[in-house]
Formats: sequence, structure tokens, C-alpha cells
Amino acid sequence: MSRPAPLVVASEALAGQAADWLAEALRQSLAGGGRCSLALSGGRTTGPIYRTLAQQKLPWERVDFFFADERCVPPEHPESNFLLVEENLLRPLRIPSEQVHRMEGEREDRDAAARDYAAVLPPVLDVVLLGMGEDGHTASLFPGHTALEERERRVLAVVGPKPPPWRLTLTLPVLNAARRVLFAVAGEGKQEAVRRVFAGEELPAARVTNAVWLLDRTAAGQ
Ligand SMILES: O=C(O)[C@H](O)[C@@H](O)[C@H](O)[C@H](O)COP(=O)(O)O
Repeated sequence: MSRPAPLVVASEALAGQAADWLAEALRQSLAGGGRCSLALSGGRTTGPIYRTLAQQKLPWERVDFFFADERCVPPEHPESNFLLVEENLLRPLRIPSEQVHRMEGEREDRDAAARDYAAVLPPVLDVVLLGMGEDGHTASLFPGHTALEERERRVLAVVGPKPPPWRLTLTLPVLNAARRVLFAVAGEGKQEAVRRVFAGEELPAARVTNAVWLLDRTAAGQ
């Protein structure tokens, strides 16, 4: 499939550009006066984006926060995506817990946790922030994993190659139904995966078909 060309920015500008894009996407979603759902990813790239987004003036009281994936660890664990978002976005904005829908990765029955999360997901997510790993994974959808072929279930418990192994992840039907999706990808290590995505290879990240791609120059190979 032909994909719109990515936006490429200097490394030091990526977090600000991503935060501006997310803020504008939220503003557009909130323009009707109702509520808006925002699903967030983990990883090293997103922390600075969240810290910058937390400085944006928005009707945050009308935003409901969700997660694209979560590691199966307690919420206070250093590997927790919830902790990353809590520390860099939710706490600075003083978002009340009623607006935050955490994936309960710590539960022993991971399949039940996945089912329960699917039950609180809105029918269509308004705004989603995704990253991409060096292997082309996104959320916790890893290359060659059967989760990539899931068409019915909206959240799955999966084992991935990137520690910690067990994760909960949104599936492609949910990501491809979302109204506004941004990939924010930085670092030389992503260059090959970016090249393959834009060469048309069906890496997991490439399977999210309705996204805007924001790259820093190193990921873009410039
Ligand atoms: O739980 C996670 O790890 C993320 O959701 C994952 O999909 C991440 O976005 C990519 O692995 C990129 O991570 P970096 O930004 O650290 O390269």
C-alpha cells in the first residue's frame, strides 16, 4: 500500500512536534464539546513527548486515558507503561483516576485482564500514540506473532521477545479503527525498520494503515 511520506524533524524537535500533533488531534476531537479517548504507548521515545504534552492547555477534564499496551508487571514497576505515563503526563496534569483506564498487567489471569480491558475500551479510539521497535513491532504486536492476525478480540495477552515477556496489547482492528494515529519514531536503530515500512514491507507497524509518521532525522536515515 502507498503510505503518505513521513514528517521528518531534528532529533531535538521530535518530542515537541509529537506533543503539538497530539494536542491538535485532541483539540479536533474535543471540538464537538464531548469527551475524547487517548491511547498511549510506552518506550523511551514517549517520555519526553508526555512531559511536553503536559504543558499544553487543553480541556483535560474531557479526556479519557487508555493504553496501547502494557507489560505484565505491577503498576509501580519501572517497566510499567502506566508508571511512565503517570509520572510524565497524568501526575503533572493532576488527572483524576476516574479518567485513567489502566491495563491490569499485574493480574495472574492475563486473559481475563485482556477481556476486562476490552470491555472498557470505547468502540473507536479518538487519538492514539504509537512507537515502533527496531524489529518493526508496535504496541506489543511483534513480527510473526499470531496476535497480528486477530480479527475479533480487541485486547490480547501475548508473549513477546522484548523483556518483560508477557504483555497486554490492543490488536490491529482497534488500532486501525482509531480516528487519529501518530507514530513517533526516533534513533538510528529504527532506520532499517523505517526503510522496510516505507518500502512496503508488512512489518507489524506497517499494518497500522491510517497513521501519520513522525520521524527524527536519524530514524529517517537523513
Ligand atoms: O511497551 C512498549 O515498549 C511500547 O508500547 C512499544 O511498542 C514501544 O513503543 C516500542 O518498543 C518503541 O520503544 P522505544 O521508544 O523505547 O524505542
